[in-house]
Amino acid sequence: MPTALRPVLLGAFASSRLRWVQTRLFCVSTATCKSVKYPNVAAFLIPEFRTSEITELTADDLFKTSSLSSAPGQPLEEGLTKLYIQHPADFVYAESNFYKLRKNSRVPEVCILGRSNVGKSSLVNALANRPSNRLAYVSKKTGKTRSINTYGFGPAPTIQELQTQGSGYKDEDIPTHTFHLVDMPGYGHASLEEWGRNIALYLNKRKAVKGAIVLVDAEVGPKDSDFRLLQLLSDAQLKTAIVLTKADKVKNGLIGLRETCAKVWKGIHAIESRTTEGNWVWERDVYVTAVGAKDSAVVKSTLTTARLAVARLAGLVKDEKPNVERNKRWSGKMISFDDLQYAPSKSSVTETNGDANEKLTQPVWDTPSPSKSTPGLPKVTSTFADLDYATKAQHSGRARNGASWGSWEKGRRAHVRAFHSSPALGDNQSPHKLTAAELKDVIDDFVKSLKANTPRDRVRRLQQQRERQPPKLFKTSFKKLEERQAHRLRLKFPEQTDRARAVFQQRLKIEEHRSQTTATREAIPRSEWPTIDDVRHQKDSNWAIPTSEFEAAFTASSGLEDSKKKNKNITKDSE
Ligand SMILES: Nc1nc2c(ncn2[C@@H]2O[C@H](COP(=O)(O)OP(=O)(O)OP(=O)(O)O)[C@@H](O)[C@H]2O)c(=O)[nH]1
Ligand SMILES: [Mg+2]
Repeated sequence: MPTALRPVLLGAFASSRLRWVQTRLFCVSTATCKSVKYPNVAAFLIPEFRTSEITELTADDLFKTSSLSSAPGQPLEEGLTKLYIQHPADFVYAESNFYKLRKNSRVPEVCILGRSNVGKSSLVNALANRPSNRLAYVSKKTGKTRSINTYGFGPAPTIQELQTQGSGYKDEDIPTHTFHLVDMPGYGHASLEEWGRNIALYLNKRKAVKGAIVLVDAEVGPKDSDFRLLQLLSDAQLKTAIVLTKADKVKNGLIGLRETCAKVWKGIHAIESRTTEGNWVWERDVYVTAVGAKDSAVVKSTLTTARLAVARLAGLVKDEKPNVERNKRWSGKMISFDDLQYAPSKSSVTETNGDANEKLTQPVWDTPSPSKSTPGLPKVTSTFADLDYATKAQHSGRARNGASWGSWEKGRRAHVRAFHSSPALGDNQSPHKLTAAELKDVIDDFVKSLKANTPRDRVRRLQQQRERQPPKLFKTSFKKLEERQAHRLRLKFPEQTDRARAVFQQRLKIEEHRSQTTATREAIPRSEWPTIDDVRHQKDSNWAIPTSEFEAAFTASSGLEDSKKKNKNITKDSE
């Protein structure tokens, strides 16, 4: 039977609210807790601490050996409920431009990232225990969230706590919440390039951000863009937790979830082994949520673990999980992490061990490192190795001035880490600074990888193009103008009666004359315009207003004159 870590929350509430959150909400790991009340508990443990043979692992085992217990009624759930629900969460502000975000050096921020429509905003609502759209807007259509939306959770620090923190609030708002949850626009379908740029800037430059939650659709599985984001997070040395969403929609249930989970592990491990110096902290538990599930017990239990993940990232949970060495508990044959990460589900055992040239769905991220690959497991041609940053950098001329890639890479990470250093949030070491151009390269790489080339994006690009080169002003030819006027008049005076036809003819004549005079006027330079006297005495025909002439014509043809005359005669007779 595999062993696993099972944290149990031991906590009681103190009077000082913020201190309560920071000091009383803590986990103590123990391997003795064996009862699992809810088998559909929502977290998988990265199988580092496993002792069983890989072929013995079943999906059920994975759930049973989850490191988190989420049985309702436990202090863990109570503590988290108080933090998330008792003090109702609030919308704080939204901003689409990174550079316009409010200053914040005190309140820890945790951002929610993921492809569009993966369920980021739904998770915000669910964590706050609000119905859909009550806090964050949710939609079936992709690309609903279009700005960086900040939500405040937990109670505000007390006045005493603020006083102890000293000055430093001159330029920023006094904290109103324990931590901020930041809902980001999604990348991928219907996303915009500038969103990617803002996200990359946020992850690299924002001092208050303490962790990131990456949501992956459990039904669809991780995509290349997800791994690119994880790469970015690893470069930024930002604490990361993975949450598989929409678990209720996974067709083959636990087995499907387990497979998705294994894909995520593989990808993260590939990133970790290649590009970090072991400083990237990511939660070994892959959290699972199913906010759309019909069974409220499932929703509740999955949310508890998600709440814990967020609180951990925000630095509110004092995690006292012992640092168990890899495979320490294993008494028999040593199994490397790579063996375990390839641990096939029962259904896929034969597939995985069969064809050595089998194509994996995520070739770039699935590639096992050559030093650790195991016989019998698929050997994938290392496309990622060919594509790694060192090679790319040589091609793109990044490794310049004779500096080796290693030192560049080291410097880059050190610099990225330096972005997080702040007096309030710790870590002041910045041994090497990345130049603005190098940082731009890193961000550009990420933005390009987002493939933000959706139809909406194309429309936007066209709009921008139009703005840059405005179309020539619309100038209608006089012929067209006449035609349009004629049409308008025809509509106004349908030729049903003689009188209407006559009116129409006259009006048309007037309009024609007007348009001609306007044309002539426009052709004459201002300096040569006639004086008011010329106009008054109709010296210049172009400027004359021939109303009398038209009136005469109009009355004659319309028969009005006749009727007027008749009327006059009648009145004369009667007199
Ligand atoms: N069945 C099920 N549906 C879910 C779950 N989470 C989210 N959804 C649905 O997925 C759709 C998208 O949810 P959103 O929360 O708007 O997704 P988003 O990631 O914020 O999307 P963007 O803002 O466009 O990036 C909505 O119709 C949700 O109801 C889940 O766990 N289960
Ligand atoms: Mg959203």
